[in-house]
Amino acid sequence: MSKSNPPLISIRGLTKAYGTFTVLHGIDLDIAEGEVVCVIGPSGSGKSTLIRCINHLEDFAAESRITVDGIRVEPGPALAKVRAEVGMVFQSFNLFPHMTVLKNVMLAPMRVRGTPEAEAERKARDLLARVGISEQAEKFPGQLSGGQQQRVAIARALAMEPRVLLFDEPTSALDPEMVGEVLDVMRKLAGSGVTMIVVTHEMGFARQVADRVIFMDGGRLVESGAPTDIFDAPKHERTRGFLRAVLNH
Ligand SMILES: Nc1ncnc2c1ncn2[C@@H]1O[C@H](COP(=O)(O)OP(=O)(O)OP(=O)(O)O)[C@@H](O)[C@H]1O
Repeated sequence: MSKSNPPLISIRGLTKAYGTFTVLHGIDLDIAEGEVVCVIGPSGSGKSTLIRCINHLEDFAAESRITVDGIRVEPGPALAKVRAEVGMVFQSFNLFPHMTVLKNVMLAPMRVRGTPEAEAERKARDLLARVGISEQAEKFPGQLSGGQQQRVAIARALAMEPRVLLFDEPTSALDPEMVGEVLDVMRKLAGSGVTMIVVTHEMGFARQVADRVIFMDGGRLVESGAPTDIFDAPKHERTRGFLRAVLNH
């Protein structure tokens, strides 16, 4: 893991409410370049909301401050720059159904970065090979399995050469037999130095792949540490209770 100074992502006092219901209570978090961070915690604890704030898919309280590569995340002209640097992979793939797999991966670099078509295609084919689905390039998303579609979504996010990839429960919508193939791709990405923040219920993956695990509960960052600290010696009772429940011990 290469550490940079200042952090690639800096979050200070991140607060978000839906009406009178506060979902995030003043989260402070730094992510270093090259770091792989898994965010775990009970349903409704604010994990998805936290990462969706990073590219402003959710707005947040004005006094909160998020920066990505030094750029303040806020509505306005700089937001497109932030979003070009932050790739996102969702639970539900969100591919364009009327475009081939290849075109899905080519689209954003051509539209947003102005990449010439031939170069975008070459790069898209390389990325499809990287996620192990070269032979599906000319198919439409509906003709692929869920695991294959999620791998296309990862290739599509990588096509923009983002500084960080955010994953929002990327395996939660998959049939169990397809979870492994997507986690394998993510494991390889993590090994290649891509900065990743992964909201996940896959505790085995978090323990094995994360540089750091963050436990959230009730909109608060309760505890953060190396996987061995969190899984083998959690400091907080709430972390212990959660792990007991999900790991059945
Ligand atoms: N649009 C919305 N309006 C009102 N409340 C919302 C909205 N979106 C999310 N919430 C609430 O915010 C809280 C945090 O949701 P969030 O999806 O971030 O949790 P999570 O930890 O990712 O949960 P899960 O693991 O179930 O996906 C939940 O209580 C949820 O009901």
